[in-house]
Amino acid sequence: MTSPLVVAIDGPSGSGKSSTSRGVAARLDLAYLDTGAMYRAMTWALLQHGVDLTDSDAVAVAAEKISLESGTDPAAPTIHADGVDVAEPIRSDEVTGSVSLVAAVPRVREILVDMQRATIAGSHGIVVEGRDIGSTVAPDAPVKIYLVADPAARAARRAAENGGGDAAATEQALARRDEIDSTRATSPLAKPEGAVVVDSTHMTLDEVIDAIVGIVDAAG
Ligand SMILES: Nc1ncnc2c1ncn2[C@@H]1O[C@H](COP(=O)(O)OP(=O)(O)OP(=O)(O)O)[C@@H](O)[C@H]1O
Ligand SMILES: Nc1ccn([C@H]2C[C@H](O)[C@@H](COP(=O)(O)O)O2)c(=O)n1
Repeated sequence: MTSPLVVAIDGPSGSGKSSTSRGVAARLDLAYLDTGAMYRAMTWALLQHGVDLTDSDAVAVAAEKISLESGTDPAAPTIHADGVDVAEPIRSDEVTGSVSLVAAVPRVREILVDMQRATIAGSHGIVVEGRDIGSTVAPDAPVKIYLVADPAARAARRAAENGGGDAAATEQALARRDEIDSTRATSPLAKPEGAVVVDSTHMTLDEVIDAIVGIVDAAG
């Protein structure tokens, strides 16, 4: 039996991983997994339980009891925590501001990496996006992409998405999250070995999707 095709897409916050991954998955008829949504959903559930997120031992204990479910249709991905649809609340400022704390707890990462590997193994082929997919979750993935874009471009895109807010403040917030994500002890954000760097700064979303589909096709 052949193993499912795995396309691993990693990169910093706001580089376009979700939009690009969904587009690539739709074009190639693959499933899609947003692992950032899983870290966010875990953070949302811990906040609901009143867990002190600065207490990593308490976070590790509470995380064991939280159930997460990811729907992997790229046209309509879903995320549930403890049976609740959390697609909207996981994008709140409270969750966005706290998720890096939770993502830095090694036991949380073990739990979520196990879930991610189970989803990959149960798929017919999948695009998985996050920060540690090509390095830790699926180091044997035949296609690894490290998607980047200039901080100013990322901030401008994010601000536009949020209705034209303060781009400078958005850029600062992205930089803070990148700093935490790339300096944590466990599975820090970094270009995975063997990954192809795609810089989307001057590319449209369709051009990025075309480029990655081309890389997948070339990998055979
Ligand atoms: N190549 C592109 N050109 C223009 N806009 C883009 C491009 N790629 C993504 N975008 C837009 O940039 C914003 C951020 O993209 P997206 O949410 O896919 O990034 P992300 O890397 O998944 O972010 P995060 O890490 O915060 O989850 C979205 O509004 C998206 O539509
Ligand atoms: N594989 C992953 C995915 C995400 N994270 C962390 C880092 C981010 O700050 C946070 C939310 O991710 P986003 O929705 O912005 O992509 O989750 C991680 O550590 N590992």
